[in-house]
Amino acid sequence: MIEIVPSILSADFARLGEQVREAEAGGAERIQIDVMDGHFVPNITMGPLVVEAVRRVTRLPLEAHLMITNPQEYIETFAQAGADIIIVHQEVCPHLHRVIKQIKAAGKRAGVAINPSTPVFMLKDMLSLLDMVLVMTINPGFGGQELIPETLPKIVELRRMLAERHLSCDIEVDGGISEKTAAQVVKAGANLLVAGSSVYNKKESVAQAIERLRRAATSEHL
Ligand SMILES: O=C(CO)[C@@H](O)[C@H](O)COP(=O)(O)O
Repeated sequence: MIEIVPSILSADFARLGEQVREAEAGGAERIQIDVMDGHFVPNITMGPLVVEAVRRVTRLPLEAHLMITNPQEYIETFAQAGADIIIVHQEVCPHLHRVIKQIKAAGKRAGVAINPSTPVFMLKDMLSLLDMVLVMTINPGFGGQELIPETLPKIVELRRMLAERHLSCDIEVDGGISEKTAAQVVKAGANLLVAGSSVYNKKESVAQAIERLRRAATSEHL
């Protein structure tokens, strides 16, 4: 099942609640909240207070994508704020196994993200513990970038590794996902598509944008 996951990074923050409700009404399956600290990535965005606020306006599962150093210090905070899925970056977790266990102990689903330059095999021994691997298809930090084509074989490789071991872990992609690239990432093996600027694009309603993206994503699979 392909799921569309709007990233609120590109939403109009002055009417955030409304924009989240529009995504839910438009058929989005989850919402992603991009947490950036200005250290791991060169941008500063949202924190647990935003997760808490979004939690109040939607029943959709919330993903907290932690693009921060020392994520282990904030797992419980984001869990309490209402995140259902907590995603940490492999690059900042020397004790990744411990962090995954921490997320599970908080009663949440665990995801690990890898940057475009991080090989998939870094997660090989953790795959059976994960609910999701997020393959970043851009360098994290900003919305509106173009998908990096070198990331596509990583999705293929990850899908193969999961299939070989009969693991049901989701493969999410994030960055540059649009009508043009959606079918490519699905064909490579992704099943969760994060989209920011192509969903909150101001040229059409959020529902229309989600529908268009879903059609593009599933077109080769009809
Ligand atoms: O995590 C990030 C950025 O680091 C993303 O979630 C972006 O928000 C995706 O934006 P688009 O590429 O879809 O505009």
